[in-house]
Amino acid sequence: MIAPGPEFLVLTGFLGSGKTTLLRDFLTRPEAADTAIIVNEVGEIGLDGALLREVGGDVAMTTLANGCICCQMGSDLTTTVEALLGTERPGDIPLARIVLETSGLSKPGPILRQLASLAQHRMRVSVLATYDPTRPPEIRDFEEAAAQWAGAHRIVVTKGDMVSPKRFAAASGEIGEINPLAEIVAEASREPAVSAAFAPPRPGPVTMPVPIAGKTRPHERLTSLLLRQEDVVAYDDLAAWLDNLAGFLGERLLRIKGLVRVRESEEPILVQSVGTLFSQPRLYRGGMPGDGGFLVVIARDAEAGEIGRVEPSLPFSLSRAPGRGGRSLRAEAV
Ligand SMILES: Nc1nc2c(ncn2[C@@H]2O[C@H](COP(=O)(O)OP(=O)(O)OP(=O)(O)O)[C@@H](O)[C@H]2O)c(=O)[nH]1
Repeated sequence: MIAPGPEFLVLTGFLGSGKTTLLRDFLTRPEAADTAIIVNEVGEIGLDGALLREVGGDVAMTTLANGCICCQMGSDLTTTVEALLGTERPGDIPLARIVLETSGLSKPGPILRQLASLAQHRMRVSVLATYDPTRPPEIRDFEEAAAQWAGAHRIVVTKGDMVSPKRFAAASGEIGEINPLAEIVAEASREPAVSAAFAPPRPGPVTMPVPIAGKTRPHERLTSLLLRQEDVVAYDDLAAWLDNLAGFLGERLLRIKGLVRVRESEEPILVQSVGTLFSQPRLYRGGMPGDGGFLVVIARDAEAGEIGRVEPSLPFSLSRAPGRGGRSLRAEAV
């Protein structure tokens, strides 16, 4: 009998819903020892991979940074998985699982289709999605979010420490309306939530997600901008800019993350918001990526030019594509 291959977990969930945090927590556990991680970063400069490396120890980690893998016809994903499976392992201990952390805008359906071409490896593929109870249920109006939850076998309610028990409990009902087939993990305490999220999947066939009717253009209303830092900034200026950006964009702001060099510290500051809710900025101990400081801003129904006009003016360059633009503030789509 051919031995089954590793478990393959597609970790999906809307922008900022807690995928990286959940995976980081799992990686600190002994049962994560024989895990390999693939991170799909939409931006050129990956932060999720860096945050996972901070805690990941010897775990094999690969970053796929050529854009959203669900939008690619022929992707690097299958090649990467083949390479992982073909790599000699210390002590010949086989990989127990591969976790693919997708970008917050990936849809699982096309990813599962790509993985289907690896059937000979007999991997047990399943989709694990995160559900952020701090965001309103209207997030499901985004076709990406709807596709993620619709395609999930297991959905984990995250951020149990950030909402009331009532709100936390209501999330399960909302999930049930979107995907009545998914197993729901709703544990407000972190430890049991992480255990249940990464527990072996219950046996059963992997099904393709139900296609969501509607727009055909992917990510139609979303703008994803890369702001590259050209000079060090004062922390107060950065804080004022983030405040003003959040005030200006309001509900249209979906996600900010990045590492910024500030005058006050040798180490960069990790900046993160989900919607307009900012996490406490903290020093990032993993070192500055080679390309220097950056911020990724993901917004709905917003133009790069509008974001470029937010005060105070900071030494970040925005460029939409090489060769276009030519203004001091250029926008680069990520
Ligand atoms: N308090 C609290 N904050 C959380 C929790 N999970 C995530 N966060 C915060 O929410 C923000 C987004 O979390 P991430 O884990 O980066 O979310 P993500 O889904 O990986 O984000 P993208 O990769 O951008 O889609 C970060 O600032 C986290 O620190 C949680 O359980 N509790």
